[in-house]
Amino acid sequence: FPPGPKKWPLVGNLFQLPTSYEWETYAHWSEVYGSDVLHVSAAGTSIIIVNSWKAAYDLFEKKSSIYSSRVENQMLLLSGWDWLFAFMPYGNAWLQRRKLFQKNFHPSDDASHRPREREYVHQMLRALLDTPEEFMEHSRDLMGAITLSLGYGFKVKPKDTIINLATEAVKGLADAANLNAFLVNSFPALKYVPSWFPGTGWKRQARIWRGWTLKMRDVPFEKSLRQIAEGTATPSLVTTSVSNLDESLDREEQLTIIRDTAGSFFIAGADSAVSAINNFVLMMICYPEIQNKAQAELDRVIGRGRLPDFSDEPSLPYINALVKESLRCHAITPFAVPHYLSEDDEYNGYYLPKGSIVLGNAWAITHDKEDYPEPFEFKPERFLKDGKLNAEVREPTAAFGFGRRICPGRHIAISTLYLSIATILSVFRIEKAVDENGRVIVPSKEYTSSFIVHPKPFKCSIKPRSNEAEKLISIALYLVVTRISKNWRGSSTSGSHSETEKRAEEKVKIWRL
Ligand code: HEM
Repeated sequence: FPPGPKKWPLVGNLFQLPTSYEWETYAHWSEVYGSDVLHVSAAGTSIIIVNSWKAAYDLFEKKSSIYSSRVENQMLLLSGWDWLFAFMPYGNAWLQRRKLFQKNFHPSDDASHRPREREYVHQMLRALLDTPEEFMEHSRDLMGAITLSLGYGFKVKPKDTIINLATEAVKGLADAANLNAFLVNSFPALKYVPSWFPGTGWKRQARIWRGWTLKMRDVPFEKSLRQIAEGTATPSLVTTSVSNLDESLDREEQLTIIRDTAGSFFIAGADSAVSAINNFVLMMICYPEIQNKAQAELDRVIGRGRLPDFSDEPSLPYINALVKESLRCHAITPFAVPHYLSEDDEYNGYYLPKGSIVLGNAWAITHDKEDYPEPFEFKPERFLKDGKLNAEVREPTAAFGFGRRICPGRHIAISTLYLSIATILSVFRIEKAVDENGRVIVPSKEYTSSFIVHPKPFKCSIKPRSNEAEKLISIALYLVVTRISKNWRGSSTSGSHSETEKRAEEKVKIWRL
């Protein structure tokens, strides 16, 4: 086996394994045991930890056919997640869903997602202007709206109740996905113990989570089908796929694949990028000089008379570097989604047994001193040379996972992150908040220790940079509103935004006069 801490009979390393921020301990163990690939075992489960980019490439990429499956997680199954293709074992069911995702949102097809991203980023600007203290909810609304819109064709307003479905479901998913947290994952036979038996609180918990899981999967899908039937549907993964059903194949099975793919798109996209946006805001208050440089670039290239757009991306190297550094400095999914080794293998003379869980340590890879000197510093400059993006610096793609399971929504995440960062910085100044006694509140810069890592809640001040900036926001929203009412009539989900819309329209009218 690859090196690792000494194993004890029966339990192996069960009681030595860290229970929080595991990725940091495992990265440290690579130094202790002098190997970038480690082996531990937990009560009979073999776990391989991959701590370097090279080893990740050699295993997940070069041998992807045996490193691309998923471990069976009983708690996830009990909580109703068997349809989520991110957790499906490697095989036909997974492939059908992944193919459908990529057919609808191919990385080369910008037009399939960028217009909606622009629309909802502009909607978020208005929300930031009205209630800046709720910025964390606004980034959640942004990603919820983009995924619901692209997945199901809904027109989504801030605080839409349908977004909450993903928020609630993802809470259960994050807990259930923790393999060490539930004994039933080590001893699957426990699932047959009746719910009234003492100590089976986890079964009741799984039932509650199951309720949210199935609601999240079915409610938006059914609604989208109704809209198709009524003729009010707008283009989306569901509408396009339903209109392209293959008459020669089983209709129900095809609808199931569409339902699962849209649900996976919604749940996988709704939370992860939220963490990236909130982390960017946190970094802006911690590193004001970086914000100055980013705003200087925006002012120089775009000026103050319009908002940045996707077409400006090649002229904004500093903003691009900021996007990369925001993804690098804090690994959102530090272990990606654990992979599963489906055949015995050998690497550098070590035996890697079939049936092992394989953890690609994205945190260790994106904090490797060789690739990213001073890895704990937030430095967009590390991606630049002579004012241009430096192609020699490794892209922080490990943030999106590995091999055949690499995140298929990464281009959507990156372009949304780019536009959010560029537009927010062009019209707002983000600073430390001040308490009621006028004292500056210093953020703790702490992160949760979870499957999807988020910055812990923090306060900040977000103010428009000028009156012109405020006008730009109003115009942007006005255009969103008019575009929405023209193109999306009758497809609203719920919630009311009409007061804000009216205010924006009034403001634009006055400004035009
Ligand atoms: C910054 C934002 C995001 C991050 C950091 C992220 C990260 C990841 C990671 C680490 C994986 C697992 C890869 C592996 O197993 O090796 C993954 C899978 C996945 N992601 Fe993302 N993701 C993000 C945004 C998105 C978005 C916006 C969508 C959809 C619109 C999406 C959809 C998916 C899906 C469907 C999978 C499952 C892929 C599979 O198992 O084949 N992700 N993502």
